[in-house]
Amino acid sequence: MRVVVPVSGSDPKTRLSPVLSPDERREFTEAMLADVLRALDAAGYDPEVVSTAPIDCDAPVTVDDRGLDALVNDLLSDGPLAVVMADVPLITTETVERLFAPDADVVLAPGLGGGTNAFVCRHPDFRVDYHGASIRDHRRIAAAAGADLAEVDSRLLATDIDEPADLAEVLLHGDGAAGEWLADAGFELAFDDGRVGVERE
Ligand SMILES: Nc1nc2c(ncn2[C@@H]2O[C@H](COP(=O)(O)OP(=O)(O)OP(=O)(O)O)[C@@H](O)[C@H]2O)c(=O)[nH]1
Ligand SMILES: C[C@H](OP(=O)(O)O)C(=O)O
Repeated sequence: MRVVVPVSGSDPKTRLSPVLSPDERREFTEAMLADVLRALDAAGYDPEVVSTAPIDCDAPVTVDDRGLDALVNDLLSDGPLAVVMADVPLITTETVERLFAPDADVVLAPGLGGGTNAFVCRHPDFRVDYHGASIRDHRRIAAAAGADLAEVDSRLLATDIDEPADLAEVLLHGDGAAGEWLADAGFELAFDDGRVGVERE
């Protein structure tokens, strides 16, 4: 099965702008991507990257400036496809195995906050509609296509790094390139009342 990791390469992770400069957002995106590619590779898959701009990584890269829906729906029209987002650096080999394990037409991995962090599709009529609460849209689209649906309940795969507070999850649980990049950039855990956050030296 074709396994694609889409990446916003030109101006990625704009929601991290309050804590990272544009160059840092690109570097951090490459670090998260390295963690995702390493897990897919270790699970025995050969991921391809489709990025809106050239990006440094250990996988074949196609540069394609289409938005996510146009890109992924075009890939879906070619046959079975798995998509794993580039911003889930906590993903592990075991999580990847869980994503591919169900024998369902469509397997969805929900993200925190309503997104869809990964899917596996073996049905000709499933299509994507990202942004908003896309997990709800994808359940609906799969049902309308008559596809059997399975979902992966994984905290590691659900943790997409979108906002500054999410960086704490990488420092707490990541043992790869993204956590290392944050530590090198001077980020550390900040203990206050409530949830642990991050601060920068
Ligand atoms: N190829 C491609 N990948 C995209 C595009 N938009 C987002 N992505 C990737 O899809 C995943 C989820 O996207 P978002 O969480 O919105 O990431 P983002 O666009 O970098 O972040 P924000 O600017 O903060 O919304 C990430 O892996 C992005 O790199 C796009 O237009 N084309
Ligand atoms: C692409 C989008 O990502 P989010 O903005 O939810 O992280 C989604 O999963 O629908």
